[in-house]
Amino acid sequence: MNDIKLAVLGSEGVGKSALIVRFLTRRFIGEYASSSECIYRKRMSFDGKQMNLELYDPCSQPCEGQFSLNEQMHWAEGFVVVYDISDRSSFITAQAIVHLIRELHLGVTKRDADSVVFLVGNKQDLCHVREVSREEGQRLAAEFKCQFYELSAAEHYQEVALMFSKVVRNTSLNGKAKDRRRPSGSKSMAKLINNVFGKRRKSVTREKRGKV
Ligand SMILES: Nc1nc2c(ncn2[C@@H]2O[C@H](COP(=O)(O)OP(=O)(O)OP(=O)(O)O)[C@@H](O)[C@H]2O)c(=O)[nH]1
Repeated sequence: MNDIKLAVLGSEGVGKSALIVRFLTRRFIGEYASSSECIYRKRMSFDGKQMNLELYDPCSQPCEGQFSLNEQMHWAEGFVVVYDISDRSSFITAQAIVHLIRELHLGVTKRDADSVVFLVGNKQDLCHVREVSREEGQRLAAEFKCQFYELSAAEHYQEVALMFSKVVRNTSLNGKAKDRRRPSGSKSMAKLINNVFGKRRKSVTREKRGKV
């Protein structure tokens, strides 16, 4: 059976948990615990194949045993980078994350330049207070070879499900259902990431169980 590991990244409050919960349960519940990171696990059937899907939802607040961004990037085989279309600063963060993913995989492993990255502009229902145009999202996605979606976890179950299904399918096709070895240059990249995000690097001590 294939294992697919996806990380949903983005700044605080962009709707990462809302998107994951919407995909896994079809529900939008409005408020989500954000005091701990977790990995949601689900067994699913895609294209007639059984898969164990793991979705990593980071915690925006510092918490015990937290994955560093560097570790998130090595753990995951596919990425969903989320911003809030009504919050420009979240778009700038998304841009930095996408850039780091590409740089990490190009510069360190020299073999994963085409890892699956989806850029998602969430909260499309808030388009009356939009700060990031659809074109800007599309341009960023094209620049970094990402798939682009604009949607609303609050209002669009079908689009959310379609988006995650495509990430899973593309990741699977990308031949990622295998263990990933930690590349030797990861330390220097950790430094770069920490410089950009100002986070302390901690080792992974445990994986918390999912919220659903
Ligand atoms: N209007 C609107 N609100 C949304 C949408 N998605 C999420 N929200 C709201 O945005 C807030 C943050 O959502 P979360 O899913 O907790 O965001 P997060 O990125 O996981 O946040 P952290 O865990 O703090 O990093 C909540 O109040 C959600 O109800 C959406 O599509 N539209």
